[in-house]
Amino acid sequence: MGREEAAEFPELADDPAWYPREDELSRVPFRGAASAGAVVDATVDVVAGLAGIAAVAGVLGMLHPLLLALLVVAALPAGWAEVLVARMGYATVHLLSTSLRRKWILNELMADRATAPEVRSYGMSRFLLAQFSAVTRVEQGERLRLARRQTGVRVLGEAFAALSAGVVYLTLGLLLVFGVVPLAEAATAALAVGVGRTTLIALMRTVSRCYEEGLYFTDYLDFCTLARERTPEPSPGAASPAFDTITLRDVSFSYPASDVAVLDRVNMEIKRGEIIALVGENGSGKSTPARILAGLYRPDRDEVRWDDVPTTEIDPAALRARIGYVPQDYTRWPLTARQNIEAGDARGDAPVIAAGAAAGLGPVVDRLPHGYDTLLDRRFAGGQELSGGQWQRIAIARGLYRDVPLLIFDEPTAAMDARAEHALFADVSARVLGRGAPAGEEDRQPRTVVLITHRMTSAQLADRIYVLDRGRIVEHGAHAGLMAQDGLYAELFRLHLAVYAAPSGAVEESGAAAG
Ligand SMILES: Nc1ncnc2c1ncn2[C@@H]1O[C@H](COP(=O)(O)OP(=O)(O)OP(=O)(O)O)[C@@H](O)[C@H]1O
Repeated sequence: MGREEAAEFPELADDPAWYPREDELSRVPFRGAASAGAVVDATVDVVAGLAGIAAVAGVLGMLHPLLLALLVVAALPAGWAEVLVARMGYATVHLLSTSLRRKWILNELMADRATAPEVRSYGMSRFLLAQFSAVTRVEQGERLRLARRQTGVRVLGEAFAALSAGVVYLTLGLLLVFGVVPLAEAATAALAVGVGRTTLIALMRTVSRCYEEGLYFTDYLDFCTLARERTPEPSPGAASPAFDTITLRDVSFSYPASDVAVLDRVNMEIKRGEIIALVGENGSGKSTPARILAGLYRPDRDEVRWDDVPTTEIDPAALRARIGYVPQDYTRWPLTARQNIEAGDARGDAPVIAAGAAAGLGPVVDRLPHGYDTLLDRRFAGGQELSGGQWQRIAIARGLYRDVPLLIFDEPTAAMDARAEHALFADVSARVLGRGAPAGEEDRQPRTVVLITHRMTSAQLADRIYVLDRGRIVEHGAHAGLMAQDGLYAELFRLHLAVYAAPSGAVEESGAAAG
């Protein structure tokens, strides 16, 4: 449930205050959920122990009630020590949560295939191992400290228990000497006291185990409650199947735990069937409105509207079901090419092939041994590896596969050269917008594309371009108008052409003509 919550609200993962929760997230499923069975086992043992104690108590009670009271007193110190030991163990697990999470992360980074090239190239294994050892040393120190404290408490408990046992036997002797209890009964009582003490101490240990496991299980229950509290109630408003206009009105946004506004009163208008491009320098705030549009973040101020409906009134899951979002850091799922495109929504062959063709995957899939059914993970038998650019086409196909009115591409083409990206988006635009696509290959309904790119020649395809600078929209309009303004856009465009354009070719020609 915790992970679902984190997936539901990516902003949680951006909030440093979330990380103690991350510790819970790591601890709760392994320690908390697993403790449910241990609580049940310990409870059964407690019931069995109580039955044993009841038998001994019956015998002692019949011999002399004082013996029964003394037996309970004799077992109390050991019981107290066990409870204290349990609490100490629980506190240490809490204390070590962050270290343990760091250790797991380092462990994965050292062994992961994705990190292996950099680990080797930079010779980072020693450094990472040293980091791992440092965390392990902290953990070891804490565990040793715990063991020492627990041993101290146990020794103290046992000492008091031995003392109390001495008092019980002394009392029994006195009862014998003063003739309160005859010799035969005293012998039986001595035996019963011995058995009773052992049973009672074992019972205390079981109770303490039950108590400790109960603490972890309470952790789990608390975390579930928290997750439920933070999961929003589905809004009654359904997302309309399409829209005429999406508007961002004076939208401002700061990431959690930050007072820096990364978006400052941003206004945008996105019409059905348009291509909208967001451009600007690194960190200017292009991805952030895309994430807000994609329904992954909520604006701090003002709103996004689908036609007349604020998105806050639409069920977030229903809204996201209307959007195909291809993020910068897309996922390379260890699944087949088909499953990577379908993302859990299997609808037969035709839409997969159409999305793959639109993303330029045709020749790539033709070379795979099982076509779309080839596993794209070399860690498993028969798995194949794709190049960075080919993986990007898979991610784009995943977005295109969705039968949705809004497609958002957040720079998913960085691994492609400028010409390939331009050609891809020219083709995608033709298909999804129905502009000059081969007959029968255009989408039934024109869709809307929001494209974030550093490649100005791709931005040039857009009907409207928004230029961002430090979280503000500083220019907007169509390519020709922006070039005529001779502002930031024109500067970025000329710079891009100077760096990327080949001496001849479509990209340069179109850019030069327009510029
Ligand atoms: N998850 C996050 N948590 C906190 N701050 C963030 C987060 N993502 C982005 N930022 C900050 O928000 C600002 C805008 O980031 P954004 O990713 O929107 O820019 P961008 O224009 O898309 O950048 P780039 O071109 O480098 O991808 C940056 O200053 C960045 O530091």
